[in-house]
Amino acid sequence: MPIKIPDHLPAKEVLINENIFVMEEKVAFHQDIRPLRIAIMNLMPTKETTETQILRLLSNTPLQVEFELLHPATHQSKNTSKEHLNLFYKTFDEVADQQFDGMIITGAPVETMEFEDVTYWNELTRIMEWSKANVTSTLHICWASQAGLYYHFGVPKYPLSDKMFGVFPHRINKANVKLLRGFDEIFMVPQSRHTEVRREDLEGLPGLEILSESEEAGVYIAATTDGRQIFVTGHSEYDPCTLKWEYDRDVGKGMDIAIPHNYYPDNDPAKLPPITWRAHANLLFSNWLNYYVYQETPYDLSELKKQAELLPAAAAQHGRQAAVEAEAYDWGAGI
Ligand SMILES: CC(=O)SCCNC(=O)CCNC(=O)[C@H](O)C(C)(C)COP(=O)(O)OP(=O)(O)OC[C@H]1O[C@@H](n2cnc3c(N)ncnc32)[C@H](O)[C@@H]1OP(=O)(O)O
Ligand SMILES: N[C@@H](CCO)C(=O)O
Repeated sequence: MPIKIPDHLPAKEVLINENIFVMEEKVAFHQDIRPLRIAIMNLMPTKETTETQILRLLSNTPLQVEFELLHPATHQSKNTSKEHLNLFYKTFDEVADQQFDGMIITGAPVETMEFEDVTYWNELTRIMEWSKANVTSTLHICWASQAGLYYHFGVPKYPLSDKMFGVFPHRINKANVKLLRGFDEIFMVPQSRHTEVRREDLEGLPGLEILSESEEAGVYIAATTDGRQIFVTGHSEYDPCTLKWEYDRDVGKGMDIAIPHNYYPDNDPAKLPPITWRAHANLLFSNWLNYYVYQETPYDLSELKKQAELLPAAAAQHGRQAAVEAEAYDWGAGI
């Protein structure tokens, strides 16, 4: 939450320079409040575990959050029961005429397939296209970050010779980014994937920046400069023992899998792993909810669609300058 500071107090300048969120009294006065609406497109086979992990992180905020769980209609789920889906989930078509303040698209164990071979790929591309006009900010996690970068920017993914598996030190690439407010210079993040996106494919893409990386694990967070799309390659939401569960599963299958890096005390799978990433996981989700969703989203969500409609119309009527002006359209002070 922002700190409200009188408009001319000297501390204001100092805190703004430190990337502390300061809200002027006159803006605070105009802020109306309502619960945030977040859609969660859950692509994981282990849906119940993922629901718990994500809701835990979304609940660490003073904001009221209402969520809608979504599953792909074009995929027959093997690992989650029909009863669970019928009771708690909707499909995209059931909410396509609504707008959301935020959306999370989860990872999925399909990273070694071509995107187009994934059963729900066409549906997912419809959702990603729809999100541009109907969601204030979309957070793509792990495989979804690769899918989003591929769909929105044509960025390819590459197979890794060894699974990127463990808890790795990461760094901030750019000063004063709201998503990384309060982060330490070095922080730990779980990674668990067989593929990667590469910095050289992201660099120079207009409107996209790399916000955080790891020497060992590569790109961690990229985002559009307007914050509407955020791509996170790691799994800050993982529970303390998720990597252990994945490791034991793969050992059980007889796979040639290395022990997760920086995870078990003394690198001994018989010892219980300590959690070293929870604080930054909480910070990432609360920063996203606050600065990219709550402070940016219009009080009246139908404004989102109007804004999207305005952009191409302005461009056609008045040329490029009008489109730039439309892009700078004041969405109000958020809710
Ligand atoms: C890179 C990332 O994003 S990491 C996030 C992904 N991580 C995880 O899912 C970890 C947990 N998952 C697992 O451990 C395993 O997938 C298990 C144990 C649940 C099941 O594994 P298996 O029995 O070997 O494979 P199975 O044939 O059941 O398929 C597993 C899942 O792969 C996905 N999948 C496989 N083929 C396809 C396909 N062509 N299109 C879309 N999804 C597919 C599905 O999600 C499927 O599960 P679901 O039908 O319940 O949604
Ligand atoms: N985190 C995933 C990677 C596979 O996509 C797993 O180990 O199941």
